[in-house]
Amino acid sequence: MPQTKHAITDVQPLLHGHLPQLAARSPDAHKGRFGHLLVIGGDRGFGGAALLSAESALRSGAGMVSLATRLEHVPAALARLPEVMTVGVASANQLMGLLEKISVIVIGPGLGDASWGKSLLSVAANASQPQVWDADALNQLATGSVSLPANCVITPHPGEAARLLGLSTAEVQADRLKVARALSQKFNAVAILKGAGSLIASPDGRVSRCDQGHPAMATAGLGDVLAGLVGALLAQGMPAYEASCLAVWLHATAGDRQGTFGRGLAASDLIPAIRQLLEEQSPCLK
Ligand SMILES: NC(=O)C1=CN([C@@H]2O[C@H](COP(=O)(O)OP(=O)(O)OC[C@H]3O[C@@H](n4cnc5c(N)ncnc54)[C@H](O)[C@@H]3O)[C@@H](O)[C@H]2O)[C@@H](O)CC1
Ligand SMILES: Nc1ncnc2c1ncn2[C@@H]1O[C@H](COP(=O)(O)OP(=O)(O)O)[C@@H](O)[C@H]1O
Repeated sequence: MPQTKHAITDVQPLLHGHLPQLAARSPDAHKGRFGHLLVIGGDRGFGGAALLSAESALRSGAGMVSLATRLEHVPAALARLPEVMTVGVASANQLMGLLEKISVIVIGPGLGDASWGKSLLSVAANASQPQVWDADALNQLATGSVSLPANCVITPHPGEAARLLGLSTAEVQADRLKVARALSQKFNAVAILKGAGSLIASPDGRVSRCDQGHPAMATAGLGDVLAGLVGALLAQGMPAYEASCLAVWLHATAGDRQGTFGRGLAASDLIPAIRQLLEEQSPCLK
């Protein structure tokens, strides 16, 4: 159906068989064709959040993944993810050079609310690449101290959505559709309102709902995995709304599969399940 700007359309359920797909890769594919994604985050105490996003992006097909994090997190990051180009950054200046080589930015997981994270966010806010803003990037956005650049996906959970709109979490949950639409309009960005029945709203009026997902997903780090996955699909050339819809469906459906094992799901368990689903849904080779 053709979309008109700001039209109020029905909510579309995300249905297997009607999802956006990544094109199969040609046999002579090389890493330079599938984007270079930079994850920025991981202040002291939250180093794992940025690692989860980087691992998720790597395992979802981004051509290259870099990670800018606290210097003291570099050895652990290299030990876990040698494929990821991890750089310790102490200040915003060190980030500027890195940005020249990057095609997509994922910022926020574990970024914190201290001056380190704020200065890195101010650099990203002035960058022109498509971006995913998550977690503490959204908390900074909510304070009004920084503006969202164009071409962004924002991924708030209900607590973050409440801060962004000056509501309570209960008010967000009471009318999630209205909130998802309000977020996409206010920030002129694709908004993923997370939680059971995640909603994806585009500023052009399109809204989708994901009916997949499992209560075993109620555990820390799952949002970091989603942010990396959205970024990886953007890096592979998918437009923001389509990338957000596919990422939410893959993430929630992987949650359904892993949920069959019950409580105790770790966020990193979801990553191989997402990889398998992505291959089933968008085979790498025809
Ligand atoms: N391994 C790590 O290093 C991790 C670090 N994390 C980081 O921890 C920091 C704090 O993030 P948090 O999200 O924990 O803290 P927040 O204070 O932003 O959010 C938690 C609160 O939001 C509300 N909320 C969230 N989801 C909800 C839902 N589905 N329904 C109703 N209410 C809901 C609840 O009130 C909840 O207590 C961030 O920097 C984040 O990136 C997290 O990503 C978890 C993993
Ligand atoms: N009960 C649930 N049903 C479906 N999805 C869920 C459920 N609980 C959590 N999730 C999903 O897990 C992710 C949690 O993200 P978030 O709250 O940002 O976690 P974190 O900040 O710890 O990474 C979201 O994508 C959310 O939709």
